[in-house]
This record gives sequence, C-alpha cells and structure tokens, in this order.
Amino acid sequence: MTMVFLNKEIRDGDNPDLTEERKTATFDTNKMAEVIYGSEKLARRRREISQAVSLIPELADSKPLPFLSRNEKILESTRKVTALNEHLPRLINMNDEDEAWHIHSEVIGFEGNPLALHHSLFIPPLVIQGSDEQHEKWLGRAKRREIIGCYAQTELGHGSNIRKLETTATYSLSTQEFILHTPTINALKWWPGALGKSSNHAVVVASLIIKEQNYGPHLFMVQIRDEQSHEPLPGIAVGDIGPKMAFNGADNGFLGFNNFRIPRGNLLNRHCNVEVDGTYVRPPHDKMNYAGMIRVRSRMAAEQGTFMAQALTIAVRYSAVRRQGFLENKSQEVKVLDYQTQQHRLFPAIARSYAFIFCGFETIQKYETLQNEMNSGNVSLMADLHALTSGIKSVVTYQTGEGIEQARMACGGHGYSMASYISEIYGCAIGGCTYEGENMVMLLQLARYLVKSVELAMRGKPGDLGPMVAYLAYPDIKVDLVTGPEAYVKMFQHISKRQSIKATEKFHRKMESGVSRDEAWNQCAVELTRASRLHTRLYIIETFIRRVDSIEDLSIKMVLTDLMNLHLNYELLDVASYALEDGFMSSTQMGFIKNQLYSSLEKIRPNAVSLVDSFQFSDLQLRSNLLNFLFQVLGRRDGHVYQNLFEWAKSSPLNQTEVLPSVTQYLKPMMEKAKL
Ligand SMILES: CC(C)(COP(=O)(O)OP(=O)(O)OC[C@H]1O[C@@H](n2cnc3c(N)ncnc32)[C@H](O)[C@@H]1OP(=O)(O)O)[C@@H](O)C(=O)NCCC(=O)NCCSC(=O)/C=C/CCCCCCCCCCCCC(=O)O
Ligand SMILES: Cc1cc2nc3c(=O)[nH]c(=O)nc-3n(C[C@H](O)[C@H](O)[C@H](O)COP(=O)(O)OP(=O)(O)OC[C@H]3O[C@@H](n4cnc5c(N)ncnc54)[C@H](O)[C@@H]3O)c2cc1C
Repeated sequence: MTMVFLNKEIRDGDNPDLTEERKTATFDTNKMAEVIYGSEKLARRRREISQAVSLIPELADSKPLPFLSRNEKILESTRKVTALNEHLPRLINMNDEDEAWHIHSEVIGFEGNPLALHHSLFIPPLVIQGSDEQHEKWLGRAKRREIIGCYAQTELGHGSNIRKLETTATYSLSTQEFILHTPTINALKWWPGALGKSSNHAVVVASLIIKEQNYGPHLFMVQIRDEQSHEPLPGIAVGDIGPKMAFNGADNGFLGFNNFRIPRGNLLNRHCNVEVDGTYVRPPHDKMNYAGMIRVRSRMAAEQGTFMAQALTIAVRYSAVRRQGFLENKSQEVKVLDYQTQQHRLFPAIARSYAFIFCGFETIQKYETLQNEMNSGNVSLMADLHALTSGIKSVVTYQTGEGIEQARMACGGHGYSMASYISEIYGCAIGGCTYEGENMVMLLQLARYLVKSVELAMRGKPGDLGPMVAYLAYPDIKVDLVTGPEAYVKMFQHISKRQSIKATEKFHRKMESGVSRDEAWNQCAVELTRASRLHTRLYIIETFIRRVDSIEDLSIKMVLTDLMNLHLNYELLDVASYALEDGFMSSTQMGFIKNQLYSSLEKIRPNAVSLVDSFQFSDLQLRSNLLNFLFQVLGRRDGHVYQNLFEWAKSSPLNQTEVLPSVTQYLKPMMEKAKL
C-alpha cells in the first residue's frame, strides 16, 4: 500500500526511520525536482524515463559491478549500451542531450562504457568545427551510431600544453592530403576514452604543418579501424592503456600514426581551412580550435553537482537509518544524522550540490549563447566564457571530491565497502580535477583574466570591465551581515577583489625587480590560483542567490533559503581569514557567521532526507535496481540496509567456495610446516 504525503511517496514496506524523515519534510519533493532540473516537464520526463528503464530487464546489471573483472566490465557495459541503443528512440527524445545523459547514467552508472564519449566528445567537435559538407558526410552516421568515435588530443608527453602536441598533420601539396605522423613515443595519443578497443573513428588534434610552417593544433576526422573487420588500418597502432582508478568499463586508449594519409577534406574546416594550394585560412579567433573544450567545461558544474548529489543521497539516507550512540534519551540509540558533526559533514555538501547545479544551468546557457554567436561569426564572448568555465571546472571538481569523500566517511565502515558505491562515484568524479584541463592549469587561465581586469581597474578604466569582474573597481564599504545575502556578497567581493589585487601587485613588483614575466608569474602562481578560486566561489554564490530569488513557490523558497544561508555562512567562514587579515571583518562578525551556520544545520535537519530525495535518483542509478534488488546497499530508497549488505557479502565470488586455493596452496602448507 502507498499513501501520498505532500506528493512524497511513503511506502509501508520502507524502513520506518526513513518514513519518519519523509513525513517531517516541509515541502514537496516533486516540486523541488522541478527547480533542480529546470521545469515540471524535465523533472517528470526523468521520472518517466527511470520508470520505463526499470521495466526492461535487459537494461539491468546482470551482476553487481564491483565483482566483475575489467574485461567483464567492458563486456557488460557494452551489452547494456547496445541493448539501450535498441530502446532509445522509444524511451527518449533523441535530440535531447539531457535525456540521453540521464538514461545512460541510469543504465551504465559510473563505470563508463565504450560509447560514453561518442556523444559528449566526438559528435560535439564535429558539430562545432565541421562544415555543412562535413556534417553531411559524418554527422548522420555518427548520430545513428553507424560509426563510433572518440576525441584524441592528449599525448603521452603533453596534455596541458596543447601548443606543444607532437603529432603532426603535414599538408602534401602534390596529393592534397594530410600526412598524420607520430614522431616519438611521447607523441602517442594517450587517454582518449573509447579509443582503445571500441572506436573506429577519432577526432584527432594534431599540429598543422604547411610548407614547414607550424600553424598549431587543429582537428581532423580520422578513420582508425576498418568498418568491417574492426582491425586497425595500416599505418595505425592503437590499444587500451590499462586499468585506471575508476571508469574501468571504458577503454581509454593509445594511438600512433606512421605517415598515415587522410584527404584534405578531413580537416574540420567550419572556421579555418587549408586551400588546395596550401593557403591557410585563419579562424576568426586564435583559440577557435579550443571551443569544444569550453563546451565540455561549461557542463561540468551541473554534472559534478549531480555526482556529489548521488553520494549524498546514499550517505544521508544511510545516516537516517544508522543508529549508534545516545543523546538525551538513553532508551534508544540515535540516528547518526542527529549528530551535529554528521550534519556539518553532509549538509554543506548538499548545499554545494544544489549550488553547482544552479550554477551549471547558467554556464550551459552562456555556452549556448556563445555557440549561436560563434555561428554568426561573433567570437567576442569567448574569452569571458573561457575564463569563467576554467575557474568553475576547477572549483566544482575539487569541492565535489571533498563532498563525496565526506559522504563516504559519514557512512563509517560501510562507506568503505564497494557496496556503498561511493568509491566508484568518487573515482569517476575526481577524474574531473584532471580531465578537460588540469585544475591548477585552468585556475591560472582564469588568473590571466583577473590580472588583466585588475590592471584595467588600476588604469582607471572600470567601465571596460565586464559584468563578472565589475566588482574589482567597487569601493570598500563595510557591511552588516545581519542585513542578509547581499551583505555576504559584498563581503565576498571584498575578499576576492583584495586577493586579485594583492596577487597582481606582487606579480608587478616581481617584474619591476627584474624578474622575467614568466618567472614572475610562476613565483606568484599560488597567490594567483587563490584569487581564481575566490572569484569563482563568489560567482557560484551569486548564481545560488539569483536562483532562489526567482522561485515563486513559498515552501520551496523557504527551504532553499535555509540551504542558501547555510552555503553563504559555510563559504564565508572558510575564507574568513582573508577578511579578518585587513580588519574588513570583525571577530564579532566571525562569531555571527558561526552561529548562523549552526542554526542553519538545525533548520535543515528535518528536511535533509527530502532534500536528497528531491534529486530523484532511482535505485538503479544508485546501483540498486529491481532485478538485483538484494544486492544493495546503503543508498536504497527503502532504507533496508543490513540484510542487503549481508546478501551482498554472500554473493561475493570468494564465498562461492568454502576453501580457496590460497588456503590449500599456501596457508595450509605453511601451518603444516610450522607444526613440524
Ligand atoms: C588554455 C591552455 C592551458 C593553454 O593554451 P595555449 O594555446 O598555450 O594558450 P596561452 O599561450 O596560454 O594563451 C592563453 C590565451 O588564450 C586564451 N585562451 C585559451 N584557451 C581559450 C579558449 N578555449 N577560448 C578562448 N580563449 C582561450 C586565454 O584566455 C589567453 O588569452 P590572453 O593571452 O590572456 O588574452 C591549453 O593548453 C589547454 O586548454 N589545456 C588543457 C587541455 C585540455 O583541457 N584537454 C582536454 C582533453 S579532452 C579530455 O580531457 C576529455 C575527458 C573526458 C572525460 C570524460 C569522463 C566522463 C565522466 C562521466 C561519467 C558519466 C557517469 C554518469 C554517472 C551518473 O550521472 O550517474
Ligand atoms: C579519466 C580521464 C579521461 C580522459 N579522457 C580524455 C579524452 O577523451 N581525450 C583526451 O584527449 N584526453 C583525455 N584525458 C587526458 C586529460 O585531458 C589530461 O590528462 C589533462 O588535460 C591533464 O594533462 P596532463 O596529463 O598532461 O597533466 P600535466 O600537465 O602533466 O600535469 C601534471 C602536473 O603538472 C602541473 N602543470 C602542468 N602545466 C602547468 C603549468 N603551466 N603551470 C602550473 N602547473 C602545471 C599540473 O598542475 C599537474 O599538477 C583524460 C584524462 C582522464 C584522467
């Protein structure tokens, strides 16, 4: 039997501790899901898709994934993704990227799969950088999955500094072809997802050489395997790079070329070109070939926010059914979620998940605007968005890693078991600190922008500052935090501005003392990355406030205001030393922030489970689907944790036999020998 309480499904069979939590919520989780995912329709579509998937047995995991070997993982993820392919047109709107992302993460989970990058990294550069003619040739085939592709940029020797990529694409005037070549071991492409064993095409980034002049990294469409036999084409060496920290259902690969020829028309040439006679036609922006990276980074805030939200769903639900120790009432042990330390571990991370998702919406929209502008030849927004997304990808990936790790620790010993699934989420999410631009490298990209902006402000040209950095020219006026969020923003603006100015001045002083520009930059790099983080955290706070301001439903607005206040106080407390240092913040204000933080934890407590329920992750997505219902685990919606942990342990392959060869071959002889 089910009964509906404020639209939250309360089921008789659920763990009563979780049922109790759901009853205390002050808001409707379906309504909150609309705010999280952007509209009633989008939230409803997610539920419909999850429901439809749960009814298709072949889309379920055939075994708990952590018990599979690498080969089995790849086989299993490929089985699921190809089965899914058959059902996709019926289940989702094929032109809707969010629906596609959602259904893949339902079915595949965090292990990855051989098509994971086909849609996110192969098709998008083809769309962005390919001409209409090239779309005609490859896009339809790629979308129909007649061909499988990947994005091959990083090399063994170079990932961050892409101007130094060693793979060359030399234009041959006589044959009107490009000759792709890997001159050294270091120049082998290394890391591209789905390259190792699955792809038969790749968008390859190589240095374009015409008449011995190097024009820098350009994108080429390259067929790497035969479409019938799937054997590598002559002149190509390709394979898997081996197991990784996580994401082992995907085959990240290596790729080398031995004077491999491709037609002139395979240079993706929407924005640049090489004419028959070797004349190079420049793109409208120097870094046009990097536009695809801005796109991926612009999606990372929302993506990482949902990664963290999944770990928190597991940890918060578990914390509501885990009872250990006593508070006042000595007749019943308390839910660990009642400990202030547990709340302090988990609730600020819930707030960050919401903040990242809201911020992600804005950056995705900004990217879409950029894309439209680029299509009509206007590249003026590129620098701003590059700077913004460089900072955001770095801050959100790092903080997501922190949040997921706290979620794991909050689950005690069971968090360390792979039955929690948190380690897999962590392994995948933390990769984000590295891929799409190593975090320090990207923070330094934003720092270039901040330093230039401070220089403009110093030169008395505040009118030239973009809206994102206008605050760098604001006067310092002390604020009273009691007045609310705007005062927090002003405090944060002061901190961020001061750090940007300090770092810039230090950089200038170094150069004035005779240190070269590059060396001076390096000697200020830690201060510069601090400025970038503060600027980005300020931006995330502002997007959170904007989103909450825009909400009309009062019950939702109230709980999100509590969450936002928690975020504001937690973030400000974390960076308070910057404002205490110059007396902008008083110690009384510091005490106020701490008290506000503790009171926010109390306010959020009754809504905690419903705040994570509102993400509406299915049990399948948290790896607890219907078919292997017995095999899970901490995050299950029904809260029946212990019996399922026992079932999970019993299903371990080690328990399929009582006496293992390790005992008969080694331990037994050792013990026998010791007896002699
Ligand atoms: C930018 C660099 C660092 C430097 O480039 P360089 O050419 O040398 O430039 P500089 O001389 O430094 O000059 C900088 C100037 O150029 C401007 N600039 C730079 N970039 C841009 C740009 N993009 N746009 C505009 N302007 C730009 C910059 O502002 C400077 O201007 P100024 O001089 O100051 O005026 C560059 O080298 C670089 O970008 N490096 C990083 C390389 C990188 O990012 N590589 C990415 C490779 S692809 C990759 O990593 C792919 C990864 C895929 C991973 C997928 C994993 C998927 C996980 C998901 C799992 C799903 C599970 C779902 C589960 C569930 O939900 O359930
Ligand atoms: C899971 C995963 C999936 C990936 N998928 C793909 C893919 O599909 N396609 C693809 O092409 N690539 C892919 N990559 C590669 C990825 O993009 C690179 O690893 C990443 O860009 C970092 O480059 P790097 O490995 O050269 O790191 P390095 O640059 O060697 O970083 C090592 C250290 O040097 C520091 N460092 C480097 N340069 C500077 C600098 N200028 N200033 C200060 N510090 C610096 C870094 O901060 C870091 O601490 C993937 C990587 C991972 C982990």
